[in-house]
Amino acid sequence: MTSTTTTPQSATTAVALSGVTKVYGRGANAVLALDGVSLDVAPGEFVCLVGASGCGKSTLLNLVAGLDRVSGGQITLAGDANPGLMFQEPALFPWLTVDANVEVPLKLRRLPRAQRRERVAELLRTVHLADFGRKRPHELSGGMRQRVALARTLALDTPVLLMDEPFGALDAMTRDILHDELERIWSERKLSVLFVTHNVREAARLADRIILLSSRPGRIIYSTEVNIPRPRRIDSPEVAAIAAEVTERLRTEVGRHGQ
Ligand SMILES: Nc1ncnc2c1ncn2[C@@H]1O[C@H](COP(=O)(O)OP(=O)(O)OP(=O)(O)O)[C@@H](O)[C@H]1O
Repeated sequence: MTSTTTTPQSATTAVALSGVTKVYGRGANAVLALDGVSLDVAPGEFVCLVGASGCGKSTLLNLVAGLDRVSGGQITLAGDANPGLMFQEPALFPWLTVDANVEVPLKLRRLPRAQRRERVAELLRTVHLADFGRKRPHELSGGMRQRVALARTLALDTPVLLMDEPFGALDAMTRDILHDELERIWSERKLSVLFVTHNVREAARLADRIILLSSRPGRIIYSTEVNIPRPRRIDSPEVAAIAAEVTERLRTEVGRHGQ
């Protein structure tokens, strides 16, 4: 077994996966979830990962996040920062205000109180929630809660964002607005993003590059650059054309496995 998440500096790669394999369980019950996945994410690149249900997308993200260990191969992150993680559920602390939720990573980083307040205000402005700091999560809409989760993730000051279906539970209009917001923040902060989605249109709307994983065990079977100028519209013909191409590949793959 080789290790995960070492930290050499590299100007050209923010996240590097080399021959990553993941096996859950042992013996007769062993499940090969990922098989020899190699992928480089460049600094400032937005990469979307798509694939059929159960192909190992979340597994891959969890491995990059350091939440689990690879069974083989290696994952390397440039610099020392831990990547920021966002899921479909915002996972906010319900008993804390919005301000206090965003403040959590700043407290963990032991920033002095005055600096924390300044940073929280700045982050809430960034996600357009400047007036909502004193609310509690249950007082907000689903889209607003995801904005708080994004602000909290940005508070880590990490250059790498890992997102697992972050907008999967939102209605189309809210998702559309959050795509614009995420694109703006990604571009302003020059983030490297690894974004998992079932939604190929979302992938074509957001990505510099789309990676398609095979059905289990997950292997990279297709990759395409998305060279559509930004900002993009999810309903544009260019986005639709890329989405159609990826959908066709996905359909072939799912058909091959009789799912
Ligand atoms: N802890 C675990 N123990 C055993 N098998 C697991 C475990 N976690 C995931 N798996 C299996 O590994 C495979 C990949 O799971 P994973 O959740 O990464 O897929 P996914 O592509 O994210 O799926 P979905 O799109 O449905 O969310 C699945 O077959 C899953 O059942």
